[in-house]
Amino acid sequence: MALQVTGLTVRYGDLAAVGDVDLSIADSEVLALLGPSGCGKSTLLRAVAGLERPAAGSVCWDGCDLADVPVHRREFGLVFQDGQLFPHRDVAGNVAFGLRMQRLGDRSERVAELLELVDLAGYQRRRVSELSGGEQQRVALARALAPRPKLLLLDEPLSALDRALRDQLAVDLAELLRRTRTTALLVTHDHDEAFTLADRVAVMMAGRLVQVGRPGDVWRRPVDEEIARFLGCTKIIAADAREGVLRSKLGNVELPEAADGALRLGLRATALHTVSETEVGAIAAEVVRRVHRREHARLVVRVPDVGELEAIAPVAAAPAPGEPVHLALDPDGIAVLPP
Ligand SMILES: Nc1ncnc2c1ncn2[C@@H]1O[C@H](COP(=O)(O)OP(=O)(O)OP(=O)(O)O)[C@@H](O)[C@H]1O
Repeated sequence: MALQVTGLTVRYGDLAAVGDVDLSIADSEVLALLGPSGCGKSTLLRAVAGLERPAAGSVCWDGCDLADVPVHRREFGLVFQDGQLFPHRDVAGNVAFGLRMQRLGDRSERVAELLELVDLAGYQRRRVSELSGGEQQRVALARALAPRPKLLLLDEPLSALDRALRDQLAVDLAELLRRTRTTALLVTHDHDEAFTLADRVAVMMAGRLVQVGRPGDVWRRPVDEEIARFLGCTKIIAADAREGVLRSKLGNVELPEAADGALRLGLRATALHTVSETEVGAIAAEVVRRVHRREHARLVVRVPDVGELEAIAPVAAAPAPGEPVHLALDPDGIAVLPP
């Protein structure tokens, strides 16, 4: 394991912002720390960086305890939400900042290489104040990667950008981290971002790590209701599984993995979509509310004996409030929880 965090606790007065956290990151692995605002993600990242002193526990790199190693000696790269570029330096000056110890020729070559990597080839002499938000974050990334950090620490690196740009940059960043085989710890409250970027996701609630796993496993199998709700499940109903088939008041659905016995079913809006009433197993419901979104309409429907649930319908054929509707369950939109 490249990074090993053991029993880490960080206190602000009486508050344990991070409580007894164990976490490891393997070489070239990208781990996303995901959780709601205020759960302690940034504090944990800052403790790994050496910016916070732990009240207990340790942060080790390749088996060496970093307690007495100051921030600049850890050889970790840092990228924050707003990039924190130096406004009086041009793009090249910013990217070269971490390379001050290298010879001049090497430096400009490395700057050019990094700018190419973040898709800003030829931007060396541009003023950072004249760049868009997305371009500034790319420069911040190039600056952090230039000295070949052992570990890249990313604290909400895309949060200040608008949605479309954020989605695009998340995909680019995922590719870049893979290509450069960078070991990274990413802090985010956005599950799309975490699932796009990470090899593993660690979910944090109130200072504690509550679930660590591969993105698909955490998404489909949250270990409790709080995590399921944080990951978009708006309704949780009783179910049971036999021979890989999950049975509930919404009918049966096949599960990709083995499951048996009593369970709970977490439903995201995308778990139910409208179908024709002739479809086998269609669930009869009534539309209560309708809101139009970009790609689909979101409905709140009332299903007899279950209550109000969310569902989606095609924008062009979305039924209005008061109208009857038929629904089918989509396995991709559900989560399976312990009973
Ligand atoms: N310097 C500080 N002094 C006192 N309390 C702090 C300090 N920094 C953070 N906290 C508190 O510690 C807790 C965790 O904060 P932290 O910033 O780590 O959360 P977060 O999960 O990163 O949240 P966000 O996503 O909103 O940034 C919060 O209750 C916060 O108010």
